[in-house]
Amino acid sequence: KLCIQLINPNTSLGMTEVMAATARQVAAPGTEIWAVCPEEGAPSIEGHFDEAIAAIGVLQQVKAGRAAGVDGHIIACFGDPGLLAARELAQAPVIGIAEAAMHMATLLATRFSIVTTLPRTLTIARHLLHQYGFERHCAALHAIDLPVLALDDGSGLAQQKVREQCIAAKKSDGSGAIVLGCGGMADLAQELTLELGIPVIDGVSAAVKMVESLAALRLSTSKHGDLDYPIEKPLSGRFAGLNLG
Ligand SMILES: O=C(O)C[C@H]1NC(=O)NC1=O
Repeated sequence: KLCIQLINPNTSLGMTEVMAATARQVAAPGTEIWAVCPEEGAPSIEGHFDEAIAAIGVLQQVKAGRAAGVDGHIIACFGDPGLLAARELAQAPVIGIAEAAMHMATLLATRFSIVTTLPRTLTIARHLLHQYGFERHCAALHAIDLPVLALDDGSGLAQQKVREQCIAAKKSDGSGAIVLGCGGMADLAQELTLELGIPVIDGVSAAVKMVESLAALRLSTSKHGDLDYPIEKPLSGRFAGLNLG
């Protein structure tokens, strides 16, 4: 039996539930999904400032997950905030939903498009493409130009915009697959894949299966080199709790 810690780095419980439901739908019968979010932080993550705040909450959750002995951690925000820091802290694999979705897309198509929320998030997605080495695989990036929490307001408007952007991207980008650029879009991928007839990939689902694969292969975060545990030192104030000791 596996336990995967699904961390929504923003503090919006509705989004956590959407991701958790999707993760549980794709998880293998023996896999438990433990969905969490930081006790304090940003209700949505829409830029570098929000990501810096969210990263601390991610680390606190990763520490709790490590103590609980989880088999993997998923950072379920398209900016993958705190990913490398989390890998230093963790023993088990740590997978960001952006890298998971991008890797999955490159296995299925020579070019993929990204559909995300705000135009300023496009810049963050571009940074990730560069960091992960996927720039030449990404044909284009699109934004629905609505805030992240529009996906959580029950109106369905954001979901409709995602659908429209995916249809347009399929027509115009010359890409064979689409990556959904927000954890809150997790529940849209399967329906859009059927409707569009091309892989529309959600990073939450992709990350769940990647953690399961790594666990099955008995592979985990390398502690040799820069992802070794953090150097012990007296962290002060609110950060004292992040010590591994
Ligand atoms: O940047 C975005 O649009 C997506 C990103 N922000 C967030 O709060 N969850 C996310 O997946």
